[in-house]
Amino acid sequence: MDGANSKNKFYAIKGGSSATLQYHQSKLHSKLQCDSDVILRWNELNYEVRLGTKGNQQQRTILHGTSGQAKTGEIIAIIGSSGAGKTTLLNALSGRIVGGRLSGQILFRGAKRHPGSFKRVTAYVQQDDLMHPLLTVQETLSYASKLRLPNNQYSAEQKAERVNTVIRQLRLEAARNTKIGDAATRGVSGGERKRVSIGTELLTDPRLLFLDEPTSGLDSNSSELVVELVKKVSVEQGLAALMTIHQPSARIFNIFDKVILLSQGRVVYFGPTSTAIEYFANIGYQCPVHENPADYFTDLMTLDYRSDDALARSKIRVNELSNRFAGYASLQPDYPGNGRKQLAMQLPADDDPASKCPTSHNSWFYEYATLARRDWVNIIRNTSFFLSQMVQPLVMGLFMGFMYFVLGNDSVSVQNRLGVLYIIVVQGTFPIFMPQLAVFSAEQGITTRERASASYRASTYYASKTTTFIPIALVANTIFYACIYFISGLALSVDKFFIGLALFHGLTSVSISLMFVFGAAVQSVEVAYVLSTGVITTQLLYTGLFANFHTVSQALRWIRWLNPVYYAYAALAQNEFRGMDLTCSKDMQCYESGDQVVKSYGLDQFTIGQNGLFIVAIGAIFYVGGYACLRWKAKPKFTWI
Ligand SMILES: Nc1ncnc2c1ncn2[C@@H]1O[C@H](COP(=O)(O)OP(=O)(O)OP(=O)(O)O)[C@@H](O)[C@H]1O
Repeated sequence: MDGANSKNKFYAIKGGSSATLQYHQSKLHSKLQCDSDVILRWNELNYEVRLGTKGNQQQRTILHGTSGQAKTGEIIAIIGSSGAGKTTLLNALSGRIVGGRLSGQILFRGAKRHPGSFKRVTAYVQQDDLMHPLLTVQETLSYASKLRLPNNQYSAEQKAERVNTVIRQLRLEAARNTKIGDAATRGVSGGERKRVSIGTELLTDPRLLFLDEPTSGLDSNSSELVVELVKKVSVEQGLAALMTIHQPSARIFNIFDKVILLSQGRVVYFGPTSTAIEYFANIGYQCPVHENPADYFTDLMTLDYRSDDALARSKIRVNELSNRFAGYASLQPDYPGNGRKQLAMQLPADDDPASKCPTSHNSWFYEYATLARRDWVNIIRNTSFFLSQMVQPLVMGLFMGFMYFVLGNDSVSVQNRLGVLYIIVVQGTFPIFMPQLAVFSAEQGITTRERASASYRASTYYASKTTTFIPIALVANTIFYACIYFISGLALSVDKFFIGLALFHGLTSVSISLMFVFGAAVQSVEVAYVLSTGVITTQLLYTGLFANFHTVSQALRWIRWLNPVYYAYAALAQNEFRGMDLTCSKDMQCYESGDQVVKSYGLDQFTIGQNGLFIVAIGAIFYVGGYACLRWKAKPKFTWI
């Protein structure tokens, strides 16, 4: 549908002569023939969700037969009051709708969309600007270009040039070296942040750009700049941009080529912005001269809940508006949704050239190396995390070492040695787990966004996280172990030192694998904290120190088999006590040898080697589990038609 001759079309609706109607229909029909620049067309889209509990389920229709189309170079706004279905429509069109039942037809360049290739040619800018806060604007775009642009089409110089072009296009030169920032770190302004978000999506030179509320939270100048720049880029790059927007200012409203006005999931108007006022005037709703048309239309489309009467009146009005538009649209031969069956039959199922694109851009190693470099930069700049990981073990190692300074060989030292070993296993759990969970969980929004746009494989991301989190923890824990080992005076021998260290590192790695499971599987970091605290505390209670396994109730004894902390503690105890001669004091329980200690605490079930194998096996299960959760969670299951 075009703005040309729209006035005559209104006469047709209002009962103009059939000759006039035929004239417009034939003119618009011929226009349809040369609509090769239609990039996206959607016909009679319906979206339904099930609400309520089992046994009391209700169906709710959120989109009711919406149709429309977008052409290259166009910028289209989806406007409506809160809950009108704007985001639902945007998500349906961009292939990012989760759950529910979507029906109707969406055609990309006249053909059915192919999920893998459609992702490659579309870009989606989320409402929340999820980016790494410690990277600069330049770095953010540069890593995005490395990850998202294929090496077989872009050299390193061309990628750098692409970044520069986007920085220029989005007027980000001044902020180039400023960090993105977040609530804790001051960074770029809200408008700049939004432009960087858009920039990361524009790098791939998409054909379709979807933006969810790109102006929300911005002042009017920044909002206008964002919309103006999207318009400029759409024209320059020949892409179609669709954005949801809440009550834009009159100036912003006029930047859009077309608008989709939605109310209660129904289209109230779809067409050129320039003729919207005229359309509404022709059906009896004249926008006052000095009123912002976007505000006027939004008011018309909004249900008024102030009283029962007002609600009933507004419902009638909204129904009338959507029915009038349905009547108007049905007279337009080129209006999407009309002649849908014919269109579907004419088109091949999947003739989109992009459907031949590979699912991943670059080699596994290149992707991994890029992600690992980005992770290391982030970790080193995250001072509080870095210090917590490096300084805490040093301080704790010194503090605990001096608390047990130079252990003796009498019965008292047995209690102390068991205490030192316990502190070692505790250090292999909470102090590593919690800060790493905080960092890993905080990133999951970014990961989901990047994975949704197929920026990298789950496996390269997981490998990168493994090779950043585990080495940091192992270095930190080596410092801790060396301090506590030498200062407290655990059994001194090269073998014992390294066997103990290996067991400690094994336990640390298992804790990190468990952290991956919680971080990837549980969406809310608070819930992940609560659940993991319960699991780790249980592990720490079932080491054999607080309750001898031979006396633990049969119903709970199985916990030991799944408990890496038990295996680590038993092996550390054997490593420490085996072969040790102890002196007896009269007034205490007397152990003559270290072997007796191990036996009496029930820590002799398996050899050191067997305990080590159990640790490795449990670690492997957690590690694979973490990967499975990441794949399953970080890749949302979108509903496709
Ligand atoms: N999966 C779903 N399950 C249940 N209700 C849903 C679902 N998706 C959307 N809705 C409902 O559909 C309506 C439209 O949602 P949508 O997010 O598209 O509105 P919107 O116009 O973007 O609103 P806002 O401007 O407030 O973001 C809302 O009432 C929302 O609660």
